[in-house]
Amino acid sequence: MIGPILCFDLGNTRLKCGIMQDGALLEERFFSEAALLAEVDTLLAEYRPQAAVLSSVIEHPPALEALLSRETEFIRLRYDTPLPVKIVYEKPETLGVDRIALAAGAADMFPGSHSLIIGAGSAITYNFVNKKGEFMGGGISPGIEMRFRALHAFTDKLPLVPQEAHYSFVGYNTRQSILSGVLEGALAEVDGMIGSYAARYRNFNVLLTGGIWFFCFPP
Ligand SMILES: Nc1ncnc2c1ncn2[C@@H]1O[C@H](COP(=O)(O)OP(=O)(O)O)[C@@H](O)[C@H]1O
Ligand SMILES: CC(C)(COP(=O)(O)O)[C@@H](O)C(=O)NCCC(=O)O
Repeated sequence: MIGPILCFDLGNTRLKCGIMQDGALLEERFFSEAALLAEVDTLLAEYRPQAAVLSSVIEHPPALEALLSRETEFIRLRYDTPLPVKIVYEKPETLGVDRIALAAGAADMFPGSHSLIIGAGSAITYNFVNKKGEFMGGGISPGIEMRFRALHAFTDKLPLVPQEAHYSFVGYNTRQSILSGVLEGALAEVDGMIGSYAARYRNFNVLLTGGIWFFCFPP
């Protein structure tokens, strides 16, 4: 039996950790920015994990790595960490490690086939691993929250609209138009991107992940 492994994913919106046991996800925890170290300390005391892996695309406190190194077999995910994918991006060291984690997961789950992994978080990333196990790159576009905020930030008249599952497809006022434009627009983008990959590659897996719940439960 392999003891618990903590898999940290520090993204631009949410700080989170999957607690893995024997290859299965036991639990997911979220942390606050202000009390990250204290909350991780509590998690370590609770699970006494054998190992911890950190994927971070933010400027996290260096004390976090010191804490994890002291208490666990610690791996900070990097572009040169041994993984089941070969990175063929122009400058692998500039690639988001969260994207590397997605590519490595897909290559492990589906060896020998092409995979498009869509990471729907602060940004929406498109990540393509070919059947030779090469992570080629993909695309980065604004996430849903970013789109709502951008409309407000870069105009004089548009309000900041909170996300909502129920809206009119044909927006009949400003708020409804923003909801429809952002949400239906993002859905159409994802559909269109999958179609564009399909026009170039045959037979690939599509994996969708990330915090944007709307993609899993569209109206
Ligand atoms: N409870 C929530 N708190 C914050 N964001 C949420 C929540 N539920 C859904 N979201 C959506 O998920 C996105 C964050 O997804 P996540 O994959 O955690 O991003 P990241 O890895 O970039 O931090 C937000 O931008 C928002 O659109
Ligand atoms: C594209 C990202 C901002 C996505 O971050 P997230 O939405 O997961 O917070 C992150 O993967 C990143 O900082 N990438 C570096 C640039 C690149 O991947 O080429």
